[in-house]
Amino acid sequence: MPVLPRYLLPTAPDGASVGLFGGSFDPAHDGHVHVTHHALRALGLDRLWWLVTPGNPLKPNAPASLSARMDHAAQLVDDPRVTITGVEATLGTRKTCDTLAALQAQLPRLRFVWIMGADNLASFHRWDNWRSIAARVPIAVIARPGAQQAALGSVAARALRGHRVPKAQAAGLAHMAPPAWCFVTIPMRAISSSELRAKGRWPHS
Ligand SMILES: Nc1ncnc2c1ncn2[C@@H]1O[C@H](COP(=O)(O)OP(=O)(O)OP(=O)(O)O)[C@@H](O)[C@H]1O
Ligand SMILES: O=C(O)c1ccc[n+]([C@@H]2O[C@H](COP(=O)([O-])O)[C@@H](O)[C@H]2O)c1
Repeated sequence: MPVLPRYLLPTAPDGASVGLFGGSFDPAHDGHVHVTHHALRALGLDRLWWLVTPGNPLKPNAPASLSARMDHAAQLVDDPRVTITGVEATLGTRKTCDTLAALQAQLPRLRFVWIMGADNLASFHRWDNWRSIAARVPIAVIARPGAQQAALGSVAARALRGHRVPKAQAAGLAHMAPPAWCFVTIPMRAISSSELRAKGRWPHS
């Protein structure tokens, strides 16, 4: 099988602020695109990389193939600042703490920000080494319908409450020393991959 650039390490100019938007993208949808556009603007990012995971360590069911998910994601995104990458497959990492360690070791001149929807903050305390993730990179939590209360009342939000940054300072998040996290309220989109799979709108499910 040829080594495709989309499985290689992306690059960005030295000093660039890069949002890392990890996900199953099974399938990617308008909500992901919407988050991407708002995050680029609200966080003042130079680049945003979709890290299409080979498989979420906490999800028992395997997703569609990485290449099918990446092909579909690529059809939705048309912004030169956005890269869709399957680099975790190349790095051999599944857990976010390992992926971040690898990316920071290989690209030490970039400023990474982890981006996740509010539903993921609600369960963040179940991720492997979640405190070390928060200690490694600033985190932007993006509002998602129905998830705000669970997110802001979560174990992680409470543990990290002293490191929360007001939304007015979101544009400076990439330059802040971690731990630092911000809840970014954007106009919300009620759409999910599970809903698309349930409606049979994803031929790989
Ligand atoms: N509509 C949305 N609004 C805000 N964030 C979202 C939205 N959809 C997905 N996200 C975020 O995008 C990231 C990747 O999500 P994922 O690919 O798992 O999609 P999903 O719609 O949550 O999938 P599923 O329904 O299978 O759980 C996660 O951080 C998730 O919180
Ligand atoms: O590292 C972990 O333990 C961990 C546990 C759950 C989810 N993640 C990551 O969170 C991101 C969002 O996953 P998902 O399936 O909700 O789209 C994706 O990059 C996963 O690899 C990571």
